[in-house]
Amino acid sequence: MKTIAQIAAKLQGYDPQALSAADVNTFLERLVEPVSATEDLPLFSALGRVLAQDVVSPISVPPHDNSAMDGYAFAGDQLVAGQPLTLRVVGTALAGKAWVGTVAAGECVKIMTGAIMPTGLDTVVPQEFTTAAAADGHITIAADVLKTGDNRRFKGEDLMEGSVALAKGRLLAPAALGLVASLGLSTVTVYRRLRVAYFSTGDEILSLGEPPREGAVYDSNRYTVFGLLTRLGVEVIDLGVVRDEPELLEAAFRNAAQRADAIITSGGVSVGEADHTRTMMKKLGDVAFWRIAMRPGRPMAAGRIATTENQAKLASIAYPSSASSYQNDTNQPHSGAVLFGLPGNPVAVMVTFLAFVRPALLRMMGSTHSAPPLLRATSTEAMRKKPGRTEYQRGLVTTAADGTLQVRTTGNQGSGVLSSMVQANGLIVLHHSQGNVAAGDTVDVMVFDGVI
Ligand SMILES: Nc1nc2c(c(=O)[nH]1)N[C@H]1C(S)=C(S)[C@@H](COP(=O)(O)OP(=O)(O)OC[C@H]3O[C@@H](n4cnc5c(N)ncnc54)[C@H](O)[C@@H]3O)O[C@H]1N2
Ligand code: MOO
Repeated sequence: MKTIAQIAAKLQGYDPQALSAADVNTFLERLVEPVSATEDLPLFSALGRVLAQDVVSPISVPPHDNSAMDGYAFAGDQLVAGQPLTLRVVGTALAGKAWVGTVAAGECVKIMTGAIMPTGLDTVVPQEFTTAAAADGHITIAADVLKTGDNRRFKGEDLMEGSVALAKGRLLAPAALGLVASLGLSTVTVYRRLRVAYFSTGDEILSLGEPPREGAVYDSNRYTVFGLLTRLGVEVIDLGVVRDEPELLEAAFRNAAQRADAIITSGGVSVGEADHTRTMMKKLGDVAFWRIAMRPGRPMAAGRIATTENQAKLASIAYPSSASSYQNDTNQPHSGAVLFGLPGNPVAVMVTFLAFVRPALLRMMGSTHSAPPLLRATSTEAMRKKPGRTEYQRGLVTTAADGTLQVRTTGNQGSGVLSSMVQANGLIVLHHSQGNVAAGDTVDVMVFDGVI
């Protein structure tokens, strides 16, 4: 396990006061590791979990060559271009058991969808392409309606026995559950569920149920983060609102580090004066404080908070104040819960979660899932953008009259304004080196569906 200083030393041009969004992800990728414990789960309990072992197919799917249509099976070499073909029906192959018998030239077998192809036959004509001569047991296939091999499904065309059906690191979605079931397997080996603790900090933050008071705001971050974490399938340890008092903060961090793999907090990571959050993060852990070249979500902290057992080891870590002094740091590796100290502003919390925390947590869950592709849409409006930082604008993607995708922003983009986040169905990502956007330009959008 690497210390913050060791990771920082490896990052070219690491500057905690002006870190690009891409560098944040590189940093976090090095900071976090997948959990190691695994468990065997029945399929119905495995949705959203991550495979800890390859699923190797014990059988071939389908197990036999079979028919894709209700119709007649025959040897396709009898088809002649431009001519109809008349065949005598010598039996019926039903789904679920093999038809026994031989089929000579000029003969065919009536067959149902999914029934095993009789030996030597390779083609199925759907019933609708045939005419049956009344009562004499013959059918006629119209000219040029099919070719040899049509409507035959091959043994193993979905999966061959012994092949890897699903690789370790795969997040189990509905299709994957179905695929595992098609192999006859009732359980899968998955990584244990990740445990993530969350608390909000700040004296002005009210818990629901408290009466409103001047200067105070209700805690919304606790609910957005709960939603984001729950969608990710982790176990959420909710620690509520923690007031800005050293003893309370210390107890909350220690409790969280004991119980969770990762701790997420909101608030107290900027430069404000009455803030013990930063101080406590430094005291209890190995933490970097960043100013990220992005909007919203500039200030953020990341690192590790020690559990009580390894507290002594962590306490000996020196905290260099500049990037250059990281180079000489030779601290030993240590363990502890990973910390994501998010800024307090409600939209900044969601944006930093989606941009950085989510990919890091997926990695901790054992997932090898790469980031979902960004969608490209035409901006219906001009947007001012300074090169040198990444900006995330709340956007609403719709389908234009010509069927292409278009996007507009959803109003007030202040980093505390949740209503424009609610109206959005994605974040317009204006990349680090990108400049102003003109109406009609194509932009990238991180869509929420399937993510949050
Ligand atoms: N001199 C500077 N001031 C600020 C900077 C800066 O770089 N230099 N950055 C600004 C930015 S950007 C942000 S974001 C905030 C982040 O500050 P903190 O992380 O210390 O957060 P707080 O000050 O505690 O809160 C900011 C804001 O968000 C509201 N908040 C906090 N927690 C919650 C919650 N759980 N639910 C709802 N709303 C919450 C809080 O009331 C504040 O309005 O710093 C800027 N300042
Ligand atoms: O970064 Mo702050 O999060 O813009 O509001």
